Amino acid sequence: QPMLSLVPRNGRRGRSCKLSSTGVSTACSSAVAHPSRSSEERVYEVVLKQAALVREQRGESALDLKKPIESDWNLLNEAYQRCGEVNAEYAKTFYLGTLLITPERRRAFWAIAVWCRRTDELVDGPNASHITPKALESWDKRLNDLFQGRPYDMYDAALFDTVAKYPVDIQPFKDMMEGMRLDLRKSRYENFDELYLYCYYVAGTVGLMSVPVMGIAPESKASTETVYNAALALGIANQLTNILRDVGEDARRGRIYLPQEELALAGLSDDDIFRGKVTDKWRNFMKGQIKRATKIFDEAEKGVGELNSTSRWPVWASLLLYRQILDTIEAND
Ligand SMILES: CC(C)=CCC/C(C)=C/CC/C(C)=C/CC/C(C)=C/[C@@H]1[C@@H](COP(=O)(O)OP(=O)(O)O)[C@]1(C)CC/C=C(\C)CC/C=C(\C)CCC=C(C)C
Repeated sequence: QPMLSLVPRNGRRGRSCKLSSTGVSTACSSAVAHPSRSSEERVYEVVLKQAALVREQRGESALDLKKPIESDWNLLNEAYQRCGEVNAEYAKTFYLGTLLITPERRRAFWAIAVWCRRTDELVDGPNASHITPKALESWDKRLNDLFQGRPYDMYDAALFDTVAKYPVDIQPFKDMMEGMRLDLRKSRYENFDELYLYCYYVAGTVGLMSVPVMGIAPESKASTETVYNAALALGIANQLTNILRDVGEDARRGRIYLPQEELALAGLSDDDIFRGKVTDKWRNFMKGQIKRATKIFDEAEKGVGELNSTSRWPVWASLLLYRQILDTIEAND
């Protein structure tokens, strides 16, 4: 597996829809295989599993931060440092946000974010047009190895250290990859159920990866599932906002992430999107989309106060920023 370079994203959002991720078994299932269950129900199963993983940790005053031997310690510090540098260069706002959390959590975040960026780059980077299912398989194998303590490089070593210290599970990482596979061959979303799943893959998964690192406040009375659901909601609302913001840019790449059934109900077609003309039909359609994203942000907001107090600020800030983006979209349409 060659080392991936890290280049700025070109705006492509990435991955799409089909759930291999019920979190209950790896023999997962597509919407076709389980027509009776909504994406939301299936993603909720993942939430329950993830929540169970951190539940045991709650109430413990400190994490068990095992100290490696000195030479490993230095290497590890350097690996985390490199992750920090990558984020500082390619994700400046996120990097600044991480400066608001504790150093230990911060570097864990850096390691997770580098893996997400490198994964994204497989389908979105300069070599994306050559990416084959086999290359994704190698990346998948590499992920499994990493979680089993066999990292391939420094970035992976930092992530291995993170997943060894915090109850971060492999499932959201796998789901992010599954989304990539599907995005390579999907450019339309029939209904919101399909879109929801897509958003889970590309962004909801990030929420699930984040909670174990952010930590839940020891004084919180909320159930672990509630906090996980809020984190999932933040990722999903964030992605929906990106979709609404980037309709034109995506259309230029032949992609329409808006639910086809809802477009049709509003009297809009793909051609209307490609033409990019703002009409009353479009304004009404967008109003509904913005309302839905706002409601999901409301869900997310309920969970922020349940996070460890040292982790809340960047999450508030990101929520505020994204709500403002929604306001701007509404004002401009
Ligand atoms: C620590 C910190 C700064 C937190 C702020 C929230 C935040 C931005 C978290 C992202 C963490 C992360 C590991 C990112 C990895 C990279 C990645 C996949 C990013 C994607 C974002 C959008 O990036 P993109 O470049 O495409 O878009 P822009 O053009 O920059 O707009 C993602 C789509 C991830 C979106 C996911 C979230 C915002 C969910 C984060 C959830 C939490 C931190 C948990 C919050 C917990 C509760 C209880 C609400």
